[in-house]
Amino acid sequence: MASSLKGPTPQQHDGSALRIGIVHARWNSTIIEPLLKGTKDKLLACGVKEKNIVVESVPGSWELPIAVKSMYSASQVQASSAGGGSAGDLLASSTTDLTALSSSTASAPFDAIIAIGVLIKGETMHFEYISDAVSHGLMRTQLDLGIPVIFGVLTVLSDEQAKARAGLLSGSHNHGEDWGSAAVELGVKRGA
Ligand SMILES: O=c1[nH]c(NC[C@H](O)[C@H](O)[C@H](O)CO)c([N+](=O)[O-])c(=O)[nH]1
Repeated sequence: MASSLKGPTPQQHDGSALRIGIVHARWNSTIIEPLLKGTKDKLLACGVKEKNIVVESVPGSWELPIAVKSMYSASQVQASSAGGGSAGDLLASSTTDLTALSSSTASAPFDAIIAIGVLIKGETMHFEYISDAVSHGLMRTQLDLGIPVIFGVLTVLSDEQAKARAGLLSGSHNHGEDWGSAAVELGVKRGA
């Protein structure tokens, strides 16, 4: 595939002090999995520690905005409670948080959260409605919460387009790498 004019000019940032959350949908998992791997590999390559990458999943992209907000809230509750408390304490205090059930989430605040989903156009308008709602929902979530939420949602018109953007076709680029880089850059700049 010819090199594209698209894509951000790369920058180098040290992610060693960052804590990054990833929320991914489970729809179209054959595309989600390589995107998730590309994202995590890039985070690790930028110095983010494995223990500081927290991954949660939801059924589909529609659930991404609320899951990002819950992941953020769960970590804030844990970080602000004296002594840290336990996941059980967190469960008692905020059982409405989707991610309160995951002890791996209940810890220090996140510097950025990456939302990963794959929406593929079908024969109905479902694709349009979910794509529009999720993109606006994720933008509103990051502005409301004041935390970078990286838009890792593919909105494609065919399986081939999805495979190409997951790096599954010869010479294609895995967009998860861009999302990992963006999370590190925004996380570092946010804390600067
Ligand atoms: O992540 C996706 N969710 C999809 N639907 C499920 C949706 O995100 C919700 O999980 C569901 O509506 C329940 O709220 C998709 N389609 O319907 O085509 C899709 O392509 N991708």
